[in-house]
Amino acid sequence: MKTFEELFAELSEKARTRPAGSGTVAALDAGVHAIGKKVVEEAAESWMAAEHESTDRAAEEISQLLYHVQVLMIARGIGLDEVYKHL
Ligand SMILES: N=c1c2ncn([C@@H]3O[C@H](COP(=O)(O)OP(=O)(O)OP(=O)(O)O)[C@@H](O)[C@H]3O)c2ncn1[C@@H]1O[C@H](COP(=O)(O)O)[C@@H](O)[C@H]1O
Repeated sequence: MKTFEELFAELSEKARTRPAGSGTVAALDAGVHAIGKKVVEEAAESWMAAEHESTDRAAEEISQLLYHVQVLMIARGIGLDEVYKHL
């Protein structure tokens, strides 16, 4: 288990070191447009799971949405503080 901040640190490190086989590196290479499509896809799946599936399935879809949002942030060079200041 990991927190939102821990995942962001892990993904940032992957973006920096670019290890072979990393899905995050592949997503970053695909670019903001492709990442944005994944965000929309996972948002829709989160919505459907929240409305029609179990709590655990909804939580799983939401975790994937948060992952793709973090990848989008890293692709645009947006740090956690830049988002948090708007919360
Ligand atoms: N938390 C996640 C995570 N959540 C979602 N995903 C990706 O998002 C996809 C969403 O799943 P779907 O069920 O929508 O799968 P899909 O539509 O068949 O996926 P694609 O065919 O589009 O890849 C997964 O296949 C993963 O590629 C994630 N990929 C990685 N992580 C974590 O990110 C870290 C770095 O991962 P790597 O960069 O792969 O090393 C690790 O801690 C991972 O656990």
